[in-house]
Amino acid sequence: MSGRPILATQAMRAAEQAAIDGGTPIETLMERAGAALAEAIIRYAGPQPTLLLCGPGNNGGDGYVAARHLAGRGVPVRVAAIAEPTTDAAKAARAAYEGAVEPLGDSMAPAKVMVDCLFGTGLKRPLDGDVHAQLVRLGEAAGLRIACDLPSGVDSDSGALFGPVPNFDMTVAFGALKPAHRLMPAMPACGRVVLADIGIDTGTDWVEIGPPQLPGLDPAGHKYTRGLVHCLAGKMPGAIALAAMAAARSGAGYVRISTSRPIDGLPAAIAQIDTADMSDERIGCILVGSGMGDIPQVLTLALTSKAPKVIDADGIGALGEPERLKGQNAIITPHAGEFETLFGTLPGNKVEQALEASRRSGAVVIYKGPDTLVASPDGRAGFAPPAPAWLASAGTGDVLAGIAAAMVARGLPAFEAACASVWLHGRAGELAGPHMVADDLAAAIPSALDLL
Ligand SMILES: NC(=O)C1=CN([C@@H]2O[C@H](COP(=O)(O)OP(=O)(O)OC[C@H]3O[C@@H](n4cnc5c(N)ncnc54)[C@H](O)[C@@H]3O)[C@@H](O)[C@H]2O)[C@@H](O)CC1
Ligand SMILES: Nc1ncnc2c1ncn2[C@@H]1O[C@H](COP(=O)(O)OP(=O)(O)O)[C@@H](O)[C@H]1O
Ligand SMILES: [K+]
Repeated sequence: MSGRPILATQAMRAAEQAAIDGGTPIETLMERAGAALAEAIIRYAGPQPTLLLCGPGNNGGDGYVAARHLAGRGVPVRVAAIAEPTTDAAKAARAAYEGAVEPLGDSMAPAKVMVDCLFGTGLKRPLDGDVHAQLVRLGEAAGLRIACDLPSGVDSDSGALFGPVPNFDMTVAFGALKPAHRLMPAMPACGRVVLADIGIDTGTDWVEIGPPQLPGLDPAGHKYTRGLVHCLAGKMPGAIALAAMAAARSGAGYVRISTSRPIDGLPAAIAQIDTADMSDERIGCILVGSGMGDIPQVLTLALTSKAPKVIDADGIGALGEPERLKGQNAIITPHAGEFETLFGTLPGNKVEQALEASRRSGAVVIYKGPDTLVASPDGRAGFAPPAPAWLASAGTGDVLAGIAAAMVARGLPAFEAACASVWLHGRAGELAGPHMVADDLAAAIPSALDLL
């Protein structure tokens, strides 16, 4: 899977330790992090007066290194600290910075650029009231706000906020993104997230979903080899129509719908049939659940097929037990309500919940929302890059299910297909613009595919 790596705190510590054990001291990692932060600040903000707020840990240490580099390049820099450094690496970084370090307090004047190096992945409790007040005051007065690794006040693993956090324009992450960069409610506070390589080997179990690699066209192919998506209609034909249109626009060779009554307004290319042969070996993917309503027999019929499946909406609610998905080679696409209906209240943060749901069901889970996650039973996770909030409108979930079904029918394995669909859905949303409806979203999929 392509995409920027994402590491939770424990995994980040392990990766950092492996680098240290491999002969790269923490001071070198900090030097690279601080230098990368300074470079990002100069590129983004230019040589404007800059105020760095430094905390006691290694996040603060990165700040002292950045201050030294900025000063060395002629940027007017001030540094304010909330406490003396406590780690050896941060102490060394503080000692190597030759400028003044003022205490952070009410008398500290703001600057055009504020850089928050108070806390990073080590924060596990709310900021002190006064420290928080200064961060907010100086942040509001600054023209640009830049966070070192994470905005201070964010829980790195869950994306929870310990208190209100200023909205940053940019966050410079070191080694890997952290889950909070891509989880609500922290995600919008991070602004643009820039990743600095500091020479740590991060692995790729968890990634920010990047542009997918889709199979090329077979010059000798025909409509069935390009992928047959078989949709099962239910009570609300509009929903399955949206899903079918999305599947067709996503490059499936053939899309057909089993429906007992004709559905108006569908493109002529989508076949409507009043039979449903689930043993047809040409089926590349079955799509069930979108607009199914309270006809659980439709789901039961789908589950008799050996073909891979995308199960959406009412189909998820009708499953009853996650274990029914074992051996089904399924992708399920729950929003938070559907997720809870099927799995109950699972412990942990959204990533832990999605991974547990995937393990229990054996299905690839697309846990939707403003911070959509894709979880695989083998522990892989894909985090959606930011998607436009105007996707929150009726029918956009049906479109996502249709894209996912087409990706499966085109031959991608379930996890890759799910990640590809989330990426394409977000880009199609951006291209369709803020006044789109779900039909426009489906129509924008070819333009999203053209980005690849
Ligand atoms: N992971 C890596 O490989 C690297 C990490 N670096 C930086 O190191 C950061 C993590 O450093 P640390 O583990 O020192 O953690 P932090 O700098 O985030 O926090 C430091 C210490 O502050 C204390 N603390 C936590 N919450 C507090 C609160 N509310 N009020 C007062 N004190 C509090 C804790 O005891 C913690 O040990 C990363 O975010 C990154 O910026 C870089 O130096 C380079 C290498
Ligand atoms: N605030 C938001 N920002 C970005 N994407 C969102 C937001 N809210 C919802 N979405 C996306 O829109 C889609 C909504 O799907 P769903 O809740 O199933 O709606 P429907 O059933 O009406 O299609 C999902 O893909 C979800 O990730
Ligand atoms: K920070």
